[in-house]
Amino acid sequence: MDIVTAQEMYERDRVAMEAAGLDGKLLMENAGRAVTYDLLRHIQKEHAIVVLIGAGNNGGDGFVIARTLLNLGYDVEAWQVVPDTKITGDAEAHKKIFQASGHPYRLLKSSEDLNTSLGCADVCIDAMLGIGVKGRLKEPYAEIVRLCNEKSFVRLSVDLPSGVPADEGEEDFEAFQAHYTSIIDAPKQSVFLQSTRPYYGEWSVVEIGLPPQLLPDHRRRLWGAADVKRTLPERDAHSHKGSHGKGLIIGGSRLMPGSVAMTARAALRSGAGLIAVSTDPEAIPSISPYVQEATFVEGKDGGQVPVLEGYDGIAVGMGLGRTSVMVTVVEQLVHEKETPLLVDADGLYLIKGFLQELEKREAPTVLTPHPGEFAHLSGLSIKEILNSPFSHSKEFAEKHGVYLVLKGPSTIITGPDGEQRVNISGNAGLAKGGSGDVLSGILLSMMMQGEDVMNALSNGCFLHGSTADLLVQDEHAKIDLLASDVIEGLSRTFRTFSS
Ligand SMILES: NC(=O)C1=CN([C@@H]2O[C@H](COP(=O)(O)OP(=O)(O)OC[C@H]3O[C@@H](n4cnc5c(N)ncnc54)[C@H](OP(=O)(O)O)[C@@H]3O)[C@@H](O)[C@H]2O)[C@H](O)CC1
Ligand SMILES: [K+]
Repeated sequence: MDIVTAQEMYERDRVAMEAAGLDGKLLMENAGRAVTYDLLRHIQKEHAIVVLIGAGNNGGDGFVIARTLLNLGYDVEAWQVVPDTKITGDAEAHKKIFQASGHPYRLLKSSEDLNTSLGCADVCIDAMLGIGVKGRLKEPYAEIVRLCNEKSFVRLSVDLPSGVPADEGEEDFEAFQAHYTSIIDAPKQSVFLQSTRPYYGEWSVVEIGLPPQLLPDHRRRLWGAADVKRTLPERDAHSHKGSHGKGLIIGGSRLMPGSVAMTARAALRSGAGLIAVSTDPEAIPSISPYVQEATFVEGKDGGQVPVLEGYDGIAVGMGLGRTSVMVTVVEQLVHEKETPLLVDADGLYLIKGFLQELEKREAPTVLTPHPGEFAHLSGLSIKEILNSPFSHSKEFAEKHGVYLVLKGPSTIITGPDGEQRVNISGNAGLAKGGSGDVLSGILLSMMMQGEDVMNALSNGCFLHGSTADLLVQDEHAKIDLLASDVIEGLSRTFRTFSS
């Protein structure tokens, strides 16, 4: 499913109108009806419903929604919150159809009248502003939004909660706090940002009849279960352990043996053929019982720098520490140009000095930072990253020729050519030590088994998150879920996805 900016959404509309001959009024009818039937899941026949209608096409959708609900026999009060002169174009056409259907609307004169009406409502449908909002809400919207957010009714938004910007990068806003948002055609960037995401409440996307073949591809997609089913490589019945990749994991130290152990176990549980671990010899006795299937490699000349040749993929960084000898290891890895490399945790701190050289690597380089680590790598502040994760990820990945997995509740995976995928599977139970180590193991394993790195990373992120989701559905609570539970839960997820 595509993720769009406001501009890209207008472009999709334009293509539908110009190249496919879909009339704007028809699109509005489709949108309004699709949203109505979607919202009905949250509405009961005995509910008193208020529909708030704004000045633009979002308001036009509101007239369609109010008409459809009234036609179906629901108890609806339609409030136009701007003067008649503000309702123009397709919205005005739908206002006329609304009136021709014999339905009355109320015009906002004072906020007291509206407030009385809101006081009797069970459900409030916000069709005031959508992707056309610019800057902070002006009156009367700001006051209406404040009134609505104080009420105890069910708040449902059309396309976007009014006031929420569609695009990343906007910090200063005030918005309708929806319990549920019915998104038209494609999720906007703001669905995935820390600051705007909470305003949407739960959400889903309705289809309105845009012609898929003609729509421009902005190469920014939400990666879902259907994508995983479509792209997860099948295991050949005649394969042997060498067919699924021989991986090396470099990490762990005397005081941090657990992380590399979890990465190795997660890689093996995700189908890697062979896993070797390079770690502090003192850590081996505590790691080996946990991953009996792994082997251990010694450093060259008894040192800590392992032989790097002969692997299908290498992961480095988890529990590694930041000592000078590890700088040497990371430097050698950067120069080991032909082996796919995944860098996490301490490895991300150590690789900062070699960023300029990553572009020269021939095999894929994957960096998996959380926003704090990405701030260190990029020199940006965490706030800047959280405000504009799409553009900052893209700029960094293109500049350094790397795959960037920016981890968070919405994980953004960016390729060196700027393509982006978003994963939203997973839950707060994953916000714990060890989750990143497990993800690294899954990603390493996926990279060694599939040819397309973007698919491997997207599938790995999805499987990691959905395993956590499955586990909190029945066996665990978010509070007690451990990273190691996720490793053991992978079997169930793989059974679901490999038919
Ligand atoms: N295919 C589709 O996606 C379809 C989407 N539809 C719906 O249309 C909206 C987008 O419609 P648009 O008219 O472009 O924009 P809005 O309805 O969001 O808002 C425009 C009005 O908002 C006013 N505005 C802008 N910023 C503010 C602000 N900060 N405070 C108050 N008012 C603001 C603006 O007024 P100006 O005087 O500033 O110009 C406009 O009046 C999309 O979201 C969907 O819901 C269609 O149904 C067709 C299919
Ligand atoms: K809205």
